[in-house]
Amino acid sequence: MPDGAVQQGLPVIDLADRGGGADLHRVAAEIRAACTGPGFFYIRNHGVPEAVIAAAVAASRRFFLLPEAVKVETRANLVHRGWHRAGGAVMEGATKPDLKEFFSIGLDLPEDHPLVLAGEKLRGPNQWPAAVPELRPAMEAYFAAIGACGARLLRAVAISLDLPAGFFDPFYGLPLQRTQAIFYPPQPADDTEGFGVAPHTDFGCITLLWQDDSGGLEVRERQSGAWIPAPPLPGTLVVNVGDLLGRWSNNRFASTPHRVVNRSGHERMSIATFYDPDFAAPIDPRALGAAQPAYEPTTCGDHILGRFAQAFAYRKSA
Ligand SMILES: O=C(O)CCC(=O)C(=O)O
Ligand SMILES: [Fe+2]
Repeated sequence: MPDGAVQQGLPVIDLADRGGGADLHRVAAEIRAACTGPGFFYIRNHGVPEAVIAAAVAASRRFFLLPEAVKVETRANLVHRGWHRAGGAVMEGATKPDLKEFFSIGLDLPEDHPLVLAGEKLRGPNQWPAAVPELRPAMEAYFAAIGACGARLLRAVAISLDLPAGFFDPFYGLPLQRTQAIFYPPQPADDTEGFGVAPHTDFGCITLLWQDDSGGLEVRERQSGAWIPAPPLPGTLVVNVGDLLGRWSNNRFASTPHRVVNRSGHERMSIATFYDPDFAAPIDPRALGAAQPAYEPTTCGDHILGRFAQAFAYRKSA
């Protein structure tokens, strides 16, 4: 498919850098069109090796197929790391919890790291199951590769917002990147109320998603309100704008509701990465040039914690 080609209304952006810097500006222009349009796009030549993806998917699948009694040994802790059982997440406005379960990792900071000692929320080490020893190296490799892709993407996003390419770099020293392998059970065809993930917008800055070949991701079209499929395209990742970037950019870019309904008849897997800045990163639309900010300044961490408190049962019972 040629550069800028459109798949089901969602553009496919080629990140290949053929040198000379011109590609960065082409990519930025395509990102601007996508983020002021549907809010979702595909990227190809994203730099995450297929072998890294395959290993992360295989290891996390092995984990999800373990008995609950084993998985619960790494149940999600207060820094959001570990296994989140099905039923633990309710999207805003949804009547039922999501059908998905997921395994979440973040930046691996040891217990004696200054930020952990200082009690910064969502900071700490990852949790790993002894039963699947390959999960750690596989997910760590994926986390690093997808984080590098996120950093590269944000250079183009910065230009697309009329900012210097390196604008976001200082805010990503110790990113609140969350990478979660997600497992969706098949849904019966007559289930009209259940969702793998109910309609929602993502909480963070920018999301990078790998999905298997099951299909089931749907994106709300801004103009018509219709749900359009974002089908799997081999060799691509799906990228979308989250609420934090909407807020930071003073709505120049806006998050788009999306949902997952797994009607494939078999399990579905994906790996979502919320590529978010440092906990303390100031989110102030004025810093991105807004003359009349629609939002009060906040921090990335406070914004994310606010959304977590609404969505996740494990935080309510804590
Ligand atoms: O699994 C997917 O395709 C999408 C997941 C998603 O929207 C999310 O985790 O926020
Ligand atoms: Fe999402």
